[in-house]
Amino acid sequence: MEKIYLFGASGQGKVVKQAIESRLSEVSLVFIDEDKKKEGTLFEGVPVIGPKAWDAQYPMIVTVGNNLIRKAITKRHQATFVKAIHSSAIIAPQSDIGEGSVVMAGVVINPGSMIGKHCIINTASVVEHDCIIEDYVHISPNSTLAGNVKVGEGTHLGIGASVLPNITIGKWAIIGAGSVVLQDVPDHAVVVGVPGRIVKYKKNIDG
Ligand SMILES: CC(=O)SCCNC(=O)CCNC(=O)[C@H](O)C(C)(C)COP(=O)(O)OP(=O)(O)OC[C@H]1O[C@@H](n2cnc3c(N)ncnc32)[C@H](O)[C@@H]1OP(=O)(O)O
Repeated sequence: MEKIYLFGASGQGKVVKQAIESRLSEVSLVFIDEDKKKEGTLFEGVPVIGPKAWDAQYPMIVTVGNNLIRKAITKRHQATFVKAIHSSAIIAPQSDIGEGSVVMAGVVINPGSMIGKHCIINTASVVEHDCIIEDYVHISPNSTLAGNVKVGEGTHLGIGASVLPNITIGKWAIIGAGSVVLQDVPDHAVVVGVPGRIVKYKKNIDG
């Protein structure tokens, strides 16, 4: 039976579990968590082990919602990372999804779009044609990227955000929930509202 480690016994973990189980009925899942209180317990009916107890011969997905923390965990582990795609997602064959990325229920990814590594393409979001999404990006539920949008590494689009065609969003930026992006967004900017305006820049520019 196929075995997959899910690093992060939390909300993100349970949604990724559901995505995997929508495709594989015969799969053995094990959560890894750094919280010692969770070690040895069951989460969603799945055993939780500590970060030192995993066996590197089996693949892993990092199921942590925070983009910076997810990146740090992937860098700390010499694992084979796999992707998880919910069976209800519609993925164009002429698109690409990188290792460790997860695609939740009801997502549409259209032709020519490239999704990087360890991204979260969350419930019912739409990535239109020819978009480029770099590593560690989170596209939250119900967000929509129009055609030919670029999103830089580590950027988070909040729930229900919309991005007009041909826009470039920089690295480690945040687009607030419900915002509409009409103009290019620089690295580390926090953009909110309709139309989207920069309200500040993130201090933690690492990543
Ligand atoms: C399955 C899941 O749960 S996926 C997770 C999805 N998560 C999200 O969608 C969260 C998205 N986060 C947001 O929208 C946040 O409000 C952020 C990140 C944009 C801003 O958060 P903070 O950095 O804490 O900033 P803060 O709350 O101080 O807001 C700054 C200003 O922007 C305004 N603002 C914040 N968010 C928004 C928004 N989404 N739309 C419009 N204005 C907003 C605030 O009212 C505030 O205005 P003020 O200075 O006039 O009072």
